[in-house]
Amino acid sequence: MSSHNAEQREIEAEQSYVDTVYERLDASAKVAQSLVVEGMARGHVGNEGGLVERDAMVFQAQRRLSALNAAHDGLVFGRLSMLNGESRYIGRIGIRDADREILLIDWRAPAAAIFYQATAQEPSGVVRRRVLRCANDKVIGVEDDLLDADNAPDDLVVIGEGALLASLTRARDSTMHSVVATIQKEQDEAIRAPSRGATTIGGGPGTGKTVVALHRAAYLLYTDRRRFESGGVLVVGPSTVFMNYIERVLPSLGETSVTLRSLGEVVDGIRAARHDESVAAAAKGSSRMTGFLAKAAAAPMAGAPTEFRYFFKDDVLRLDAAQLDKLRRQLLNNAKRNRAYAQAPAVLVEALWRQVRGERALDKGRDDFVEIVTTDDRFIDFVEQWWPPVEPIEIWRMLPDVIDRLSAGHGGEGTFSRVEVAALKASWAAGEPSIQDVPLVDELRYLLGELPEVTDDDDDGPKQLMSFERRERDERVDRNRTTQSIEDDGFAHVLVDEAQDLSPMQWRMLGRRGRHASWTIVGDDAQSSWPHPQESASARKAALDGKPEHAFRLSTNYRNSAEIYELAAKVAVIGVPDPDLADAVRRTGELPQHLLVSADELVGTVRRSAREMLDRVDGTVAVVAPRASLGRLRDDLAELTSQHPDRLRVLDGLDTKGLEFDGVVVVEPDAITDEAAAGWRTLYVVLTRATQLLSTVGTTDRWSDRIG
Ligand SMILES: Nc1ncnc2c1ncn2[C@@H]1O[C@H](COP(=O)(O)OP(=O)(O)OP(=O)(O)O)[C@@H](O)[C@H]1O
Repeated sequence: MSSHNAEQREIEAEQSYVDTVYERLDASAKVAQSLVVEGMARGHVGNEGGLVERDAMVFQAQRRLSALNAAHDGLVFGRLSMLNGESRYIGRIGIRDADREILLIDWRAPAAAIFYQATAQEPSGVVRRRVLRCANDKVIGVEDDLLDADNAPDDLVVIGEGALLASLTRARDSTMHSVVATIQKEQDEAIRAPSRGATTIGGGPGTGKTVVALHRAAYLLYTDRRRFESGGVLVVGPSTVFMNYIERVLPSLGETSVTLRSLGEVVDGIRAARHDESVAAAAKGSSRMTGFLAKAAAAPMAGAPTEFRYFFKDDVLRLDAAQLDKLRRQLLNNAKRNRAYAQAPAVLVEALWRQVRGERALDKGRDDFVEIVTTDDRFIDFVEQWWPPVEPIEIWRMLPDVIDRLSAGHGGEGTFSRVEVAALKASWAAGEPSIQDVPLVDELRYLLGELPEVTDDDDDGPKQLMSFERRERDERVDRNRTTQSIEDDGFAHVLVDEAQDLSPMQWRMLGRRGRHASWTIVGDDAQSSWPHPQESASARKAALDGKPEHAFRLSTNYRNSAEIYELAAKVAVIGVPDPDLADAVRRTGELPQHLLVSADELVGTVRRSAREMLDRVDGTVAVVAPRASLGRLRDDLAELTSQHPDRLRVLDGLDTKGLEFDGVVVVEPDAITDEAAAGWRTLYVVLTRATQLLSTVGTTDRWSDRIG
């Protein structure tokens, strides 16, 4: 019998089992669907209790239905043939037959763990591990690992060269896929690590840190659904491009209840996508910002009144600038600015009452005085102007003035150097927050405290001063899962990817969202673009607040060909003294190409290289350029990009973090290394994005001389 025939027979046998599983899946989906319909029908009759019950029923049934639908594609992917003759099928979700016998084991269940853990050295009762390659519900191939040759029955068929290799050589498209069928042992250990404290996942580029962390999120939801679903899981990554790239992995594992945010979107209501240039970015990330922002949060608003006169009887009660300033400090000593909002009228009235003397005071008592003043529109208007509830973004907009005021007293230099002040002011001139501004807005939010609540049944006193816009905003925020409650910081799990890049201010922002959470922290120091790792390490420690850490390291680079990674590793050692280098095991015979050209030839050569790559690979291609020349290059390549909208991207180095492409053209590597203090590490990131083909095109080649 030829091996082709043998494989066909195995495929047919597996197909018949897979068909049985799909029949049960369809039957379960029908039941869930009819529960939804029945629940909806109940809504037409009945009382409030009935409606609550209906909602719960419809919610559960709909959730089940979407989990069943999400699991449909490639539902069954693994089979273990055990020493005792038993077979266990592993899939995206667990399925039982009509008699409640197990047909399919959820990959996260303890019984599935050996699918990932068994090795030839330690087969753990597994004779053969089989991966079923499926296109939707059709089995199109099988790939086997024989783990216990000594005890294998004579008639056991073993097919294929290994599922992992087959999966690694597939063309890349624009989104990351789950690797549930081919998770490796060291990866599985990190996925199934207990949820206590902080689990760190380290390792070089392409070792699967991201994909493993996402599978871990799905695993945690499976093992303790109540805790993680009600508390929430927050996944934070470097950029919107990256979040788009990973967003399908969790739904394909049947998990949709996870909050995905890029670093520019962690604070509700802001969607920042722009990076600052390196001096401003470093200043905004530094913990020196905390003192500066505290001063900004306490500063009077621009245009706030500096005097209040109140005509009482035939006298004028007056609060001058110095008195108002004293009252302001008194209020801020007792509470955060927005919380002090409720006390501001009382403090002002008290100061005024102290000026009421003699007969006027006797004639009307203190209570009457308070009543008269606090219901007087002139007083209410004054309070509104003097102590308005403040949105963090309003203070953020004042930062250029505040920094001017603070640095003026220091001959132009204070917390920040003259160069930093200039860079900060230039960055704020853009008008909208950058990614690096988002933690500053969050810090201000924390310093200011929550805005006073508006309730419908109480429109007296200071609450009536709430603006219509604010009410609208509050209602909008309430409809979404917010990430910014100051007091309870409610996430049950926080997963941070590319954590090596987090600035101290970003750690503070995330720390607030995970005070009581368990954490998964993914990173590789050699890929860091943050210039001051020591300062970040202390902020990280403060964010984790003594939580125990468990470290996992992944060692195999599944992304790059060995030829590409050998080049990249030489760049890594210039970026950091002792990089965590991974083992790239896949050889393709394709060496990276280096083209040295004149300035006139640059764009034409880049275009030609990108076009050639698009012809040679089936999947995606990236052209990566220094930030300064990105806009121009995007224009120059606009026609080519429009011909391949799904396959070609033009990006800067920072935006390639976490992504991968079949081919990468790196433009002006020397300019990338020169662009920031962490330039060599950025170049390392860029070179390690390519799975198959890599070219560099530059008008200089100092970098290449340096790596020798
Ligand atoms: N067990 C596996 N089976 C199949 N593919 C895998 C496996 N592990 C990782 N990969 C693939 O390797 C590639 C790199 O994975 P991933 O992006 O998670 O690595 P990373 O360590 O986060 O990389 P980087 O640090 O460079 O961002 C992805 O295409 C991923 O699907």
